Amino acid sequence: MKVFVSRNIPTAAIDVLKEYGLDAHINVDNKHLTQDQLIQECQDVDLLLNVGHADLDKHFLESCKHLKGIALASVGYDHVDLQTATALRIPVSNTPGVLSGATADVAFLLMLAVSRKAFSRAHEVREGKWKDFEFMQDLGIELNGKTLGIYGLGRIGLELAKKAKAAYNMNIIYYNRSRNLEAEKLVDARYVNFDDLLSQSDVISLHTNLSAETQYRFNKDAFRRMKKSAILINTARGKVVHEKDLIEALQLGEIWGAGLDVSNPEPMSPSNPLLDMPNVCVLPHIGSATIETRTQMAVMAANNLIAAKNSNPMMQIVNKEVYL
Ligand SMILES: NC(=O)C1=CN([C@@H]2O[C@H](COP(=O)(O)OP(=O)(O)OC[C@H]3O[C@@H](n4cnc5c(N)ncnc54)[C@H](O)[C@@H]3O)[C@@H](O)[C@H]2O)C=CC1
Ligand SMILES: O=C(O)C(=O)CO
Repeated sequence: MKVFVSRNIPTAAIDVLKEYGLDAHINVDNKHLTQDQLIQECQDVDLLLNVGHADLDKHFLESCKHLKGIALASVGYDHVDLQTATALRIPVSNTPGVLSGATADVAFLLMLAVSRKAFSRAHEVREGKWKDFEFMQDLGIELNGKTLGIYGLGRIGLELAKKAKAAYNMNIIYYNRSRNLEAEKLVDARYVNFDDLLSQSDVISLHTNLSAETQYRFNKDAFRRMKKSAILINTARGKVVHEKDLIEALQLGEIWGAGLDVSNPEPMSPSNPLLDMPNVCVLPHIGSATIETRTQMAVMAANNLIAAKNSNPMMQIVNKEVYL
C-alpha cells in the first residue's frame, strides 16, 4: 500500500508505520504543499497521514481516486469535506484528547499575557523604549476571582476551566450545545445562555469546533454586548471570530483586549492592525506545539492508518457512517 505523510512528523510515529509494514513517503523537507501539489503527491496513494489544515475538499477527495483512509494529525476536521469522504467510503480519523492540556495551556498563557500586556511590554524592552519604572502607566488587570466564560465546553475548554479554577479560583460559566455535567461537578461550572456569557464574563475563551453555527459567532453584535473590560481568547479557529469586527471593537474600546492563537487567514498578514495593538497578543497557531503532544498526535494518527491498512475500524474515526 502507498502511504503519504504530508509534513515531517516525529520519529516515534514513523517507527510505528514501519513496525506495521507501512513504507511511507514522507514530505521530509517539510515543504508547504499547495492543494495541486498535494493532489499530485496523492495520485496513487492509498493512505494519507495529513498534517496541517490544507483543504481536503470535494475536489481533492475526488481527484485522489485510490484513497482508502485519511488520518489527520489534528483534532479539528473543519478542513475536510466529510460528506464527500463518507460518500466515497474514505474513513477519516482525528486526534482528540492528547492535545487538550497543551492547547488549554496556550489559552491560559494568552489570558495571562493579555491581562498583563506582557507581550507588548516585552517588545518595548527589546526595542529600547523602556525608559523608567512607571507606577501608573499601562497597568494590567488581575484574573483572581474573575469570571471566565467558555464558549464550547468540551475537552479543551474543560482543561482550561480546571487550570483557571486551580490557579485563580475563577468563577466558570459556559455556553455549549448541551450541558457538561462533568464540568459542572469538577469546576463548579454554571451553564448560561449566550447573552449571559457575553455580558457576565471578564474573559471569554473560545473552544468550539468551527461549523456553520459557530462561524463568525463573535461579531460586532457580540462584542457590543461584552464588558468593556473583557478579554477575548481564541485558540479554536480564526473563523469563529469576525476579525474586522474584532479590530473595530478593540479600536472603539468596546472590549479590553484579545489573545489569538488562530486567525483568518493563517498566517495573519504582517500589516494586520491587530499586531500593533498593545492589548492584543497573536501567536502562530501553537496550541498543540509541544514535543510531547505532537509526538502523541502523530503516533495516534499512525495507529489509525495501521487500522485502515488492516481494514479495521480507525479508533478515532470522525465519519463512522463509512462502516455502516
Ligand atoms: N489552537 C490550536 O492549536 C488547536 C485548536 N483546536 C480547536 O479546538 C477545537 C475544540 O477541540 P476539543 O475541545 O477537542 O473539541 P470538543 O469536541 O471536545 O469540544 C468542542 C465543544 O464545542 C461545543 N459546540 C459545538 N458547536 C457548538 C455550538 N454551535 N454552540 C455551542 N457549543 C458548541 C461542543 O458541544 C463541544 O462541547 C477543535 O475543533 C479545533 O478547532 C484544537 C486543538 C489545537
Ligand atoms: O488539532 C487541531 O485542530 C489543531 O488546530 C492543531 O493541533
